[in-house]
Amino acid sequence: MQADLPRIVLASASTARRAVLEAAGLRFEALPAAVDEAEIKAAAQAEGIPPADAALMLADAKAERIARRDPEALVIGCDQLLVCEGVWFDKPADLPAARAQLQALRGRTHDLVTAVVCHRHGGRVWQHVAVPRMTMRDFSNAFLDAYLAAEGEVLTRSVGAYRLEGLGAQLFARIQGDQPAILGVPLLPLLAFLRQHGVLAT
Ligand SMILES: Nc1nc2c(ncn2[C@@H]2O[C@H](COP(=O)(O)OP(=O)(O)OP(=O)(O)O)[C@@H](O)[C@H]2O)c(=O)[nH]1
Repeated sequence: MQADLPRIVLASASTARRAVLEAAGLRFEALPAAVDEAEIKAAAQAEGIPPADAALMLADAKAERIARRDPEALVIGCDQLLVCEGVWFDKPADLPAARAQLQALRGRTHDLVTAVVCHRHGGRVWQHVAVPRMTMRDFSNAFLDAYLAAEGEVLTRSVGAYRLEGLGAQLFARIQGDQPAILGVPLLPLLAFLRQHGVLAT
C-alpha cells in the first residue's frame, strides 16, 4: 500500500460490518464510537425526522466522534434502523425481547434503513443510504423457539433480532436488496467511493 494513502477507520463495534469490509479486502482499523444512539433516535422521532435522515445523523455522530482524533484519517460511520409499518425497532435487550420482536415482524414486511457516511478533514465527504426490504414468513412459535435456541444471545446484536447469513434465511419469504446492506454496510457504493477517493485500486 502506498505510504500517502489515508488511514481508514470504521467507527463501529459491529462484528458483522467489520466482517463484510474485511471479506471485501479493505484494510482498516475498527474503533467503537461512544455515541448515545438511543438519545439521538428518540430526538429524531420526536421531531418527525424521516428514518433515512435519522440514520444519517447517527452515522455522522459515530464518524465525527472518531474523526476528531485524526482529521487525516478516512472515517466510515454506519447506522441501520428497522422500520415496520411506521414503527422503529431497535436491537433487542435480551432473548425474550428478541422473541417478542420476531413475533411482531413475522408475516410482515420491514425496511432496513441503512446509512453509511465517510468523514475526513473535519467533515462529511460522502454519504449513501440503502433500504433493503425484508418480507418475513409467518413462521410458527415452534420454529421461532428453535431459531432462538440455535442462535442465542448473538441475536441481541442485530437490529432485526436475526442473522440473515445463516439459519435466519429461513425466516424470510422475500428479500429485496443486497446482503451486505442487510448486514449493515452498503458495500458496493462504499467501495466505489473509496476508489474515486484514491483509497482503493481502480
Ligand atoms: N450478523 C448480522 N447482523 C445484522 C443483520 N442485520 C442487521 N445486523 C446488525 O444490526 C446492527 C444494526 O445496529 P446499529 O446501531 O446500526 O449498529 P451497532 O451494532 O450498534 O454498531 P455500531 O456501528 O457501533 O453502531 C449492526 O451491527 C448490523 O450489522 C444480519 O442479518 N446479520
